[in-house]
Amino acid sequence: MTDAVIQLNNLNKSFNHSSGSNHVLKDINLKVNSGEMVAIVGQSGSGKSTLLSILGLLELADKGSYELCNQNTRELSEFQLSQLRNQHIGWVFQNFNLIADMTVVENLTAPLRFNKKVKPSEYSQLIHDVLSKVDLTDKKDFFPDELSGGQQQRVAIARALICKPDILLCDEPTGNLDSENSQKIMDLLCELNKEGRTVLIITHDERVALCCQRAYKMSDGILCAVHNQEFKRVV
Ligand SMILES: Nc1ncnc2c1ncn2[C@@H]1O[C@H](COP(=O)(O)OP(=O)(O)OP(=O)(O)O)[C@@H](O)[C@H]1O
Repeated sequence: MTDAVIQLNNLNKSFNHSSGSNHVLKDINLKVNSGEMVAIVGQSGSGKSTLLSILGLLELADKGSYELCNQNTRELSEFQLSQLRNQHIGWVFQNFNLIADMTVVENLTAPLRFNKKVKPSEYSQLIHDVLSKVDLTDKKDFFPDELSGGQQQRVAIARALICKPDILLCDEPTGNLDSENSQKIMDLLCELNKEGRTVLIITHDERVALCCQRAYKMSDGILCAVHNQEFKRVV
């Protein structure tokens, strides 16, 4: 057993097109320890979202190994993968991905219905707890389009937290927000990290990357650690 919650060794991923194959991730090595907050920066099309999809078990790699919480994901069935995903991973997306015709409470209830460990009698307390955490208890009966972008992202973070994951994967979490709301979201993610959650963030925003303890840069499918002294220059 190690402290690593995420460990990738020589991971590769290609996509096949009619015109040939696109080698998107090239021999990726990455180790993230429990409780770290790590940024991945890089140009558009460099492979960041593909990497995050593999980390979140939405895509599978072609070659190499991925251990999530000390489990070799290659040995697991579809069912085991979905259990591992539900147990450990919370997602935060740039576009919030809330369901438009559901209220805040209904959006938060949806993931609970897939979680066999939570009884329906526990739903309302869990929903109250996560809405308190993101300071939105007064908006529980609102629909997403009745909320500001920053509020929608806070609901999305509440949804990511509802099944108590230990890892948050965030794909451009501030990409659609103004600077004041971006700061609020980063303060919230930093607070969640201080409470012990591991946070991985893909970002183009250097202020977001600078909130993290470590950063990696993705360039044309190759992932390199950014060393402390270069951190400010590279992100
Ligand atoms: N499902 C897919 N099928 C085919 N090609 C894909 C697929 N997903 C991603 N790609 C290709 O993989 C490459 C990397 O895409 P990816 O979305 O991972 O980049 P990114 O660094 O996240 O970019 P951005 O910052 O613009 O979101 C691109 O060339 C893209 O066209």
